[in-house]
Amino acid sequence: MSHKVASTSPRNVAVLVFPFTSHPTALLRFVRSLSTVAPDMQFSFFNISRSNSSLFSGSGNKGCDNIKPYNVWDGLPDGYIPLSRNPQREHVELFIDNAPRIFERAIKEVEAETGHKFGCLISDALFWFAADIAEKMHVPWVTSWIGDIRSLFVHIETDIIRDKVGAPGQDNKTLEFLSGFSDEFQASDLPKEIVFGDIESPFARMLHKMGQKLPQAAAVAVNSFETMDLKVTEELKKRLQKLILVGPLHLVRPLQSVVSDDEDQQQEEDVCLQWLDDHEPASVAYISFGSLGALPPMEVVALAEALEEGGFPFLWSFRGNLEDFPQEFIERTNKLSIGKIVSWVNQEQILNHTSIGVHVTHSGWNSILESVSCCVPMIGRPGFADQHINMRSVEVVWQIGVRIEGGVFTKTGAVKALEQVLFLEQGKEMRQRIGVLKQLAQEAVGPNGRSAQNLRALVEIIKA
Ligand SMILES: O=c1ccn([C@@H]2O[C@H](COP(=O)(O)OP(=O)(O)O[C@H]3O[C@H](CO)[C@@H](O)[C@H](O)[C@H]3O)[C@@H](O)[C@H]2O)c(=O)[nH]1
Repeated sequence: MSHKVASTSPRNVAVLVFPFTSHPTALLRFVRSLSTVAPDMQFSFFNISRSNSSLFSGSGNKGCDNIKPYNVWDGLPDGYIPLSRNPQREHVELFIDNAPRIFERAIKEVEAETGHKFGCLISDALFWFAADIAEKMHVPWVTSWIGDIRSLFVHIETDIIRDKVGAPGQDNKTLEFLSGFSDEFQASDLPKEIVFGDIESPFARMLHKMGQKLPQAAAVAVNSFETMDLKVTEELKKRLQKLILVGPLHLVRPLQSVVSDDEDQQQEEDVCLQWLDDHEPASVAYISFGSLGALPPMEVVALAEALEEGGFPFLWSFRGNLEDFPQEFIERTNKLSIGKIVSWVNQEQILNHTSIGVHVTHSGWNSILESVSCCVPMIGRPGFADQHINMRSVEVVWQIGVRIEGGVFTKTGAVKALEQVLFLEQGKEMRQRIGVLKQLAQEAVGPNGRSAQNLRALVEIIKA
């Protein structure tokens, strides 16, 4: 590698990616939005190679020549063999352990190679250590939190929460001691890393540190919009140097072209859309549990039986074991044209189809935002992380969905929820409320909208 004399440029930005689940996609979406506002800036996207190849293959980065992917070490030693029964978690923990060194080294190498010093560091908010790297580099640290502001707020307030509800058996304790939270929020809605789980795990420690460090960031960008949750936005602003809501980002700049590069995938999508064309407006249940997305086998059976017994048309984006379905369920429902099971769809495109009447979801933040922008009420079956708190907001703050009774799918619980959203007055009211939010979301990203203004203000902070 050649070593040139480096000069600092505020237009050169290093982006540090948390390379698991939907984080890389979300961060790239954020950077793409910035690059649209500031085409004169250069973004170096530091990410592991497997994730970079899937993000930047085909037309994934079309029109964004100013974002350049750089591969970093994935944290796994040569010849590594997983030791536990959860290799994914093991990988995340090894990566977290090595991340500060991985990124510092990669940044130095790129600076030496290009002869340009970076003028700003953007990182996934999880990377609290980026504050220290930025300080050493004498550049501003800007972070991106890819979830909702309420889930961010509870990480900032972790010490207070631990103090108030730390003892075991306090799951039902209400959270109104947190500004902006009503007594409808309970301790059981919190991510388990905050109080009731293994709070010493590497991931839990990273989240705790993140909450302590974020107030040092020059700006914390969040994929939401100010009118979505005014009270918590105001509270969070008091705790951070600069809270900047820039979303919903999928409305600012779609990540991929609507037409997929993968021909088989595109063919499957077309078949799905044609199938949806044959259904009544607002009649089909779209079912998906995010990018990881599998349900326990008993719940797959319960939900499948509910769909079949109630005759609810459904499109299920399913990434589990097909053998979990009741015997011949797939053949029967397919033959009667009641249901379709696919491995992956373009979710935004599906949710936008007029025949979709409900989104059965794990309550991941991107899925909620996409449901809002497509005006589709939700049935939530949250699993982990921020999903419980997101779903509580869906239920009690925005009132645009219901949580599945008892927190897990049973046949009767699923039939009840599907009838409620698809056929009853409550469902109609949810659709009306979600329509108002959709309008607010569109206004926010419009040319004079608050999120659009915020994005432009953020570019100024980065260039300063
Ligand atoms: O068939 C599918 C299924 C999913 N998606 C997309 O995948 C994304 C899923 O994102 P999200 O709903 O946020 O779920 P996860 O991928 O599970 O996201 C992780 O990250 C989120 C943001 O921090 C958290 O809210 C979640 O709890 C966490 O699991 C969305 O954009 C969907 O459009 C598709 O395009 N096709």
